[in-house]
Amino acid sequence: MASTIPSHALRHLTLTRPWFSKIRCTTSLASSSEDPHQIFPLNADTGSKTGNNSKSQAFFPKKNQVLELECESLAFKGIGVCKVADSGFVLLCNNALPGERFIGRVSRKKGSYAEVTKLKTLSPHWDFVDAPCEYASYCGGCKTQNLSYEAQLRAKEQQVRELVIHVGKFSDKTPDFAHIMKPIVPCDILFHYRNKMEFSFGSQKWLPKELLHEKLDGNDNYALGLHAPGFFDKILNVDKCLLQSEPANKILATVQDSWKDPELGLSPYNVHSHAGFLKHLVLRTGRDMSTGLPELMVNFVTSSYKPEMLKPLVEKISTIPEVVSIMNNVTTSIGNTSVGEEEYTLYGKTTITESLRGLTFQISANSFFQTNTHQAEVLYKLIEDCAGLRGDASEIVLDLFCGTGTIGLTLAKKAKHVYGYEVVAQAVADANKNAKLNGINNTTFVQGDLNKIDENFGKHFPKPDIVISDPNRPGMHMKLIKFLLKLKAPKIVYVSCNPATCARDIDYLCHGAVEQKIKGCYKLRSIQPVDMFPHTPHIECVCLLELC
Ligand SMILES: C[S@@+](CC[C@H](N)C(=O)[O-])C[C@H]1O[C@@H](n2cnc3c(N)ncnc32)[C@H](O)[C@@H]1O
Repeated sequence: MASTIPSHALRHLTLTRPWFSKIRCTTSLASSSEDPHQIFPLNADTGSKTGNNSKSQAFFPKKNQVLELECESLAFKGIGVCKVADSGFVLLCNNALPGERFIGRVSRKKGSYAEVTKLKTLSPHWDFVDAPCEYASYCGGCKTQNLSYEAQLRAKEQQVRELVIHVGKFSDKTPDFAHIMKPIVPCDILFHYRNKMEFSFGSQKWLPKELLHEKLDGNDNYALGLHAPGFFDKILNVDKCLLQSEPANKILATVQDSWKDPELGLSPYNVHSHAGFLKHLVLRTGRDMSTGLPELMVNFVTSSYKPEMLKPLVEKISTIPEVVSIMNNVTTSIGNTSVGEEEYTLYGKTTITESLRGLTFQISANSFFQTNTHQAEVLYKLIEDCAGLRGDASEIVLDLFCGTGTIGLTLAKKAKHVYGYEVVAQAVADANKNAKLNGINNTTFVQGDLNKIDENFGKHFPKPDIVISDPNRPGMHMKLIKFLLKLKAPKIVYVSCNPATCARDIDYLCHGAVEQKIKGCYKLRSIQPVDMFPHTPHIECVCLLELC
């Protein structure tokens, strides 16, 4: 029989019971004690209250209670989900991985769930692997580097499946569900896959708990790296990032080597006082189309235009053979943006190039481009397959949220005409430039806010045969859903980077919603998760909907 343990004994905790790795009910159940300083360990055999043979009551944890928990799965943003066995009450813990047993403190209680802060891991998760990156336990970017890649894929696939069932309201009991829900497409490059990384300069270096006693003054407290999770003002100093290309790491190391040199007089921007010069270092990797070798753009984002201050860094970086462009975006905004009000060229070209599905794209400092080029090839091929264009140049494609036009342009060769809509004017200009660059003249890209469409939307293009919709995380606005339900295009290919809003939107398109006064008229043919970003919580999905 397990007993409750006072939290001061936490460091000496020895566990005598075997681990129950196969159980689904995962949360320790509380004794009837109100003492928040007790740890309530797991009783997996029965799911009943520990130390109590009587039938359990539903358990709802209290704030500050210390619990022994087991993580069951990963939810949105890679947050670990634990559940109370009998009540199903959900506890969410950042940095907990499926199968991991840990001690956690309830830090926040909401209506239907609570948040838990992990205090100590008791036993690691089922698929533990050593993280190759030295910053993996601190940096919020690669939350799942400690999970084997197979387990990462399983967790992502399960997340999409549950969202399709619970939010999308598609039953997994129907015979066609197995055909609709496709297995996740893995990414076969697990590191160095990102073509863009944004690092921040800061005046407050983030330190792990064990080093907090170290007093850092002045330049020693400066950092260049990634925001520590949960801190807008603290920067985890990094010398390299395993997600970006090797030449990008060379540039980062060169900047790290010299930017704090007092002789240069460079200061990081302070987000509290708004003083300081250096804000961000953005590194983009493209490809030289003639040699196929990497070419890089370095973008210094600063609070003012002082090229003479950057000169020593520019001189050093420009000796790296892969560097073909050094830009300076100047922003006076006190926000975290890296998009400047003004842009200056400090060295070389103003753009780098990359190719996607046989087309060439010019990428400027601020233009959007899929950040994993290799997997974007895979994603776009899936989109092309779902679109299923006949190839006789007879069909009209509507490319919603078209960005720099990459999807529409890859489809244009088989279509009669592609109409693209996008809110960012610069992206629309890039889309038109990219069309020209690739000799494509059957595309029209229009700037417009798809959250603000009115009854005139749709009057400026013929009825499409295929709609591609690739919104950002919030998904589609109800106005756009209503428009699509009225438009009744034979096919919609919905590309999403947020499976939760994707499930919501396909529910609207397929099942309708009484409260929104909409009637669904589409059938979900397939939903294909794609892993674009190994070790991170992000999941991409390509869904095919056909008119009923
Ligand atoms: C996920 S990206 C997709 C870009 C493009 N389809 C691609 O694959 O490169 C979403 C795009 O939607 C645009 N966007 C966001 N909100 C929008 C809105 N309300 N109206 C139009 N476009 C919007 C963003 O600027 C961004 O370019």
